Amino acid sequence: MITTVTVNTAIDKTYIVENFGINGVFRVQRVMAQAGGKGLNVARVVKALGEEVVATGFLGGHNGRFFADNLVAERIKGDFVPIAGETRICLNILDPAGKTQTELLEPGPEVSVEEGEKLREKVRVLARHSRVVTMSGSLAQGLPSDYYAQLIEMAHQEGTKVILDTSGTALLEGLKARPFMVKPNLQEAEALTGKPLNDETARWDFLCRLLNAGVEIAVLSLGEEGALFATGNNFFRVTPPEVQVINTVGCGDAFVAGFAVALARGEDVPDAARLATAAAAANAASLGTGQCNVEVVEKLIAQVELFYTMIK
Ligand SMILES: Nc1ncnc2c1ncn2[C@@H]1O[C@H](COP(=O)(O)OP(=O)(O)OP(=O)(O)O)[C@@H](O)[C@H]1O
Ligand SMILES: O=P(O)(O)OC[C@@]1(O)O[C@H](CO)[C@@H](O)[C@@H]1O
Repeated sequence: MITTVTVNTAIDKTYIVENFGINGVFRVQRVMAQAGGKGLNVARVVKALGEEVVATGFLGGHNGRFFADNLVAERIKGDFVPIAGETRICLNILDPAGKTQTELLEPGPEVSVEEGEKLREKVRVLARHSRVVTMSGSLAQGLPSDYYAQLIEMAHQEGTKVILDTSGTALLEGLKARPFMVKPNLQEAEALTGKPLNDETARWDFLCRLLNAGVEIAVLSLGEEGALFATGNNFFRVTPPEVQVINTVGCGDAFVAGFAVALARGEDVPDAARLATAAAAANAASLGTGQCNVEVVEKLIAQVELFYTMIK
């Protein structure tokens, strides 16, 4: 089983708006709303790839109820901690004419110390029955910056591997608990180091520093260019297949899901990288966030390329 933790859950709303811009009034051509937040997208893709998954995190208010109904409709198993605050809304505005994608992310509700404690306990129990736990996205307000580190330590006590996909201080603090894998994107990596990572040497150097910090698999995701993978004895670049891109929101989550599934199945790192990259490409080719079709993924895997490199 795989557990996905979404501390800052969201209703992900997608608006299709032709010729969207700023400083104007726009009519929305199409609206879609679904349960979201990074970890929920991971859960959706894990399920699509055929593995058993339980999604956890905080849920509250009217949006929380919509979210829970959505999970039932999608047949995703949820085991969430109810909170007093209101689950947030995240907006993704797609403009097919201008070929732009604009995201507006609410900060989310305030979570109390008691609510935080309840999720910690839930993660402990779920980790006990899981091969992999993924922890994704921003921290909810009110939680300490080392909250992910606390959850990771709890999962480690239960002998479970953790994939951490977050940014900023939450990532910096989370790294101290030595998650099995981290996957910052370029922007998140540059924010962490405080300098641009323009060339390949700087990027490998960044990944080596993550390995030295105790991470077993360090990944730098580079959008349509693919990703760099660093492990104790393997350094390789993965390039994704070319797809007709519709919506890239959630590609990172589909990537984490693919990797978690392969890890839970006992596959090696290169095969896990292939599944992760194919699942992410399938998401890019779909309108929904964190969406992928298993037949499409199977076709795309054959087109994923790996290039090994020597690091001194
Ligand atoms: N246009 C694309 N075509 C094919 N694959 C893509 C494309 N964009 C992203 N991917 C795949 O998704 C992976 C993750 O993308 P990215 O680096 O943008 O992550 P991210 O910023 O965490 O994504 P998000 O936050 O939107 O979920 C990439 O490593 C790549 O394999
Ligand atoms: O505010 P966070 O938690 O960092 O990101 C939230 C979010 O933008 O991430 C997903 C895409 O990865 C969206 O579904 C979701 O709304």
